[in-house]
Amino acid sequence: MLHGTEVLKKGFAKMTKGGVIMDVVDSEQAIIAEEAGAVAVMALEKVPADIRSSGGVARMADPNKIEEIMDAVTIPVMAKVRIGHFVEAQILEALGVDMIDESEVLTPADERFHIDKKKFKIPFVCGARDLGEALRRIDEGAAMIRTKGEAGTGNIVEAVRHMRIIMGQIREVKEKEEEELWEFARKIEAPLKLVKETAKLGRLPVVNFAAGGVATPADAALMMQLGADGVFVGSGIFKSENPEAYAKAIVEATAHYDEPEVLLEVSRGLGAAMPGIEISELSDSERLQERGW
Ligand SMILES: O=C(CO)[C@H](O)[C@H](O)COP(=O)(O)O
Repeated sequence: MLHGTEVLKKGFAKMTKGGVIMDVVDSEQAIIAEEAGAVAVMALEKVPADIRSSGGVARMADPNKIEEIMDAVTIPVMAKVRIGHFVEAQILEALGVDMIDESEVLTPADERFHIDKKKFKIPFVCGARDLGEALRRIDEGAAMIRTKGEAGTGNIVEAVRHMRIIMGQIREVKEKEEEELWEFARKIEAPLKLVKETAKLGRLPVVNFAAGGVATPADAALMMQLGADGVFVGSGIFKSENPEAYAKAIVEATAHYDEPEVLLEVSRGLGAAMPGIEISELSDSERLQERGW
């Protein structure tokens, strides 16, 4: 099978199913993530909470930093590019990372176009807040979707909202007659072919992780019970009082998301979770989820 085919790109994403992908900024954090059982790490310059507090333009990380992380771990290494910044993506593909996140957490580079991901051999993951946005990204070649949530807030409410919207729309589409799908596709501004595929499968055609605001093992399990295929965690681990303990507990909670006895045990004595932010305290420009369309 040829490297870079759609089947392989989606297949790679599927292999992370049921797992936790952790944001890391250096090799030390990457090792903590690997030892805790993360299925992959996401290399970036700052975790979203620090991107928020430092302001300015957030860009792709220095390739040397990403390489340091790639050398430190045996699990897949992903890295982020700005929305629409296809040259950052070319650089990461040349570097040999395993997946690219075209992420609203970085400052968008293009106000109109996302990256044409079908031109790349490397798989991409993209954020979405509803089914239309998810299917538009898949149409552009995304091999994996994640809910946007509101990254760096430690507040799960937006991730829950986005997952409930997507799962609700999938249920809606499943119930529709074939001819009703035309209208529905127009309404959510998504390609009819992908709407039909979603209706037939009864799920998104690619793996759908939860992201943006997961701060505790209970948050991770909540997202899994709402239908996520896995979880991205950034700030929740490395802005907590005890990153090693949080990393392990969130991995356990994701794997045993429907076993309250296990969730009880892994939630004990972790120390303080990351400080959270109330969403209504954010101005429009601070709401990272508004980036992309
Ligand atoms: O940026 C990401 C995806 O592009 C992160 O993986 C995720 O959204 C992190 O959010 P948080 O810091 O709230 O865990």
